[in-house]
Amino acid sequence: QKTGTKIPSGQMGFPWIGETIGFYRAQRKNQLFESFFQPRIKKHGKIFKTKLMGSPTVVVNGATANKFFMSNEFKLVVSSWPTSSVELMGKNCIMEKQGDSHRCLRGVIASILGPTGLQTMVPRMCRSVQKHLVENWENRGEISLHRSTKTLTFTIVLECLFGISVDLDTMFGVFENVLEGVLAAPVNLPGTKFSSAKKARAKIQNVLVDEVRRKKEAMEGGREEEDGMLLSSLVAALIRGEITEDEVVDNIVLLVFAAHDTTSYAITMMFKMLANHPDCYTLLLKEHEDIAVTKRPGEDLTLEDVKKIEYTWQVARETMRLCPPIFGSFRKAIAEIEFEGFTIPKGWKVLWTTYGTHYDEEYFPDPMSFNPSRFADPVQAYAFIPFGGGPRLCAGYQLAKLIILVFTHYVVTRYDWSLVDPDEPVVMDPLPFPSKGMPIKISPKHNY
Ligand code: HEM
Repeated sequence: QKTGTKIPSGQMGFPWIGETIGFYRAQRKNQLFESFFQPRIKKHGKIFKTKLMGSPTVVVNGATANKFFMSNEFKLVVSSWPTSSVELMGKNCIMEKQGDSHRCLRGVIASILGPTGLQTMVPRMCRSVQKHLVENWENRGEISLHRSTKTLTFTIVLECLFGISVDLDTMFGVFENVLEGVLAAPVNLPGTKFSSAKKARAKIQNVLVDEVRRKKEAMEGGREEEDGMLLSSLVAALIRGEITEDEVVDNIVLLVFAAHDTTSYAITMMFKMLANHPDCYTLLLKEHEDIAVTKRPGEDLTLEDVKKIEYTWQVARETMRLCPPIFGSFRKAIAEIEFEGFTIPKGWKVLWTTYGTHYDEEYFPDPMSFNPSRFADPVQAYAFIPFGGGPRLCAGYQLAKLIILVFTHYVVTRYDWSLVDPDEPVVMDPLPFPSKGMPIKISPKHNY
């Protein structure tokens, strides 16, 4: 291709709408790849132009494009979220930050989500998971796995990561209300998803502002100090004048949002895959039983134990390859971009997609088959991107891994389980989820 070549485009449709309706329709049915991306990739190649929500958008697929656009964040592109997400998460959250202020916030978050922070989090997380199972699984014959993993992730993020105790029964519902409006049309009229999300956001704001001010006073008065929890690190940065109170509050909301539907979906789909691939389940179970026999009754897992859980992480990665919790993410070109002979004008949107690379046999032979051991060997950089890449690589990647592995350990060593409806469809609104909440039958193991 010569420099400046026009990017191949599909039907551009009506001036504003473009292909938005087809995109949303495919998304709702969880068929973004089959009905939207794949036919266009077949027709135009890995890079093509479309028009979504009023913006000319270049969809890019493949490891080379992923590397180029993800690593050129802040230089050629910046992340670009819908108005409703920005209003509900808050203008001060990390996904809206660029350059130095992004680096500063990322540093505070990474200090707790890095290896040392996670080491101290393992026992707390083990206790949270076990408490959750006792309270929600014991003496029940059937539970919703999706609901269970959602409430658990919510509790872990607030209690184990931030060190904030909340009344789960009221706060979970309020956060869910906010999340429902995050990708809805930003219409603030009574009865719309966006307007009830805004009300819920105001309630959360009040609770969190009180919590942050109480913490700040206690730390300034010497009654409390940094305790390895993210709230105290953020408040310490607030006291040092590095970040503002709004930045603390907006980033608590953002982290709950970022962790919530993603991690719960990954776990839920992993169990579905295991139910459909009993050979993989046998291998996975053995891995956890081998660890369980080395533990005294009631002894928590350590980070060293978690590091031995390798096969389960292969299963989780293969699940996220086939069923990525996030289908991709939008960027905006902040300069005219030349890429592989194409010119992308400044101001256009760029959309990288997980499917377009995960389902490509160039990177994953026989791409539609479930084969966890393909992750026993290293994978080409930027070919496996459920967590994104570059400066915006998911900041909670290691935490998500820990939640998935610890939860799986306690469930498979303590319960026999089976899917109630193996054919339950997955739908998207706006993120994917099992349409019936994935009910599973459960019974405690005899030796537990
Ligand atoms: C399986 C679970 C998860 C998946 C698949 C996932 C996926 C992603 C992806 C794809 C991005 C990049 C978005 C972009 O490039 O625009 C991202 C960013 C982010 N994620 Fe996650 N995530 C998960 C869990 C978590 C958890 C548990 C947390 C923390 C509690 C978290 C915190 C974040 C944050 C803060 C960012 C923004 C990073 C930045 O802009 O610098 N995520 N995540």
